[in-house]
Amino acid sequence: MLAIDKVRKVFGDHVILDDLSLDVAEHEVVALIGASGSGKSTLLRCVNLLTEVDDGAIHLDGEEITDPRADPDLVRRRIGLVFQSYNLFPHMTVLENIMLAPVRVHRRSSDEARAQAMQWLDRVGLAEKAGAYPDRLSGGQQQRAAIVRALVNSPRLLLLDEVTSALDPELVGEVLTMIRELKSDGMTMVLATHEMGFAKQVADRVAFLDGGRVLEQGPPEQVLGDPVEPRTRQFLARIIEAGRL
Ligand SMILES: Nc1ncnc2c1ncn2[C@@H]1O[C@H](COP(=O)(O)OP(=O)(O)OP(=O)(O)O)[C@@H](O)[C@H]1O
Repeated sequence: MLAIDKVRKVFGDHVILDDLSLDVAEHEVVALIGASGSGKSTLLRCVNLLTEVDDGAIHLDGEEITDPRADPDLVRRRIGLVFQSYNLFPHMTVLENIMLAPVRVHRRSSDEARAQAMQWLDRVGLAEKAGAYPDRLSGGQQQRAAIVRALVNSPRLLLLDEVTSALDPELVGEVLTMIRELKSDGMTMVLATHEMGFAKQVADRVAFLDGGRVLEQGPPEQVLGDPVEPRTRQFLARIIEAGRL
């Protein structure tokens, strides 16, 4: 469904993505792990066309989205991206935040967008927060609202960049639960994470990024429990040392 083919991204003298290839099947959840600076966010930004690739191609449902003729707005409608910090507009209520893109960008009627937003908010237990401003919500609630904002565009693919990193540990669970529910709905997701527990719990496959490439990939229990590559072992040893596995 998503095919990343030999994507290259260079910032200055630094090759961040070095002919990186990765395929993601429909309904699959892939976790990207790797050291800080290994290019996880850059890769997600390339898929969402926020960062232009220098070489290589990315296909979604067989269509090349990195083709310069592809309309980025149309592509982003099919690919939702949620960042570490929730990026809800502080001067808008939760409902207004969620309705913004459907009404302004996708020209849906307010009634339709409101109904759909409320359906999602209800589903994730945030219906009573619809009229609240983001600063009245906990971090976990804000992050769930940010995910709903991506979901109302009915994306084919959801990209999650460190969505639990900014949260207090006791709030991580509610976001994890929501992501698990999306997975059981069949949502295809690619997520970048430093939390190996998170990767283990939700991912069908874990891909370890190193040196601008996917060095090793496979089921979480294999990559996280019994990695083949010495560099993956090294990375995991550091994570264990830091108490994050
Ligand atoms: N716009 C940019 N201009 C220059 N360098 C950049 C830019 N964006 C990212 N980089 C560099 O690219 C490298 C990869 O960054 P990236 O954020 O993709 O890594 P990451 O694996 O997501 O890291 P982290 O786990 O810390 O979030 C870093 O060295 C970063 O400084």
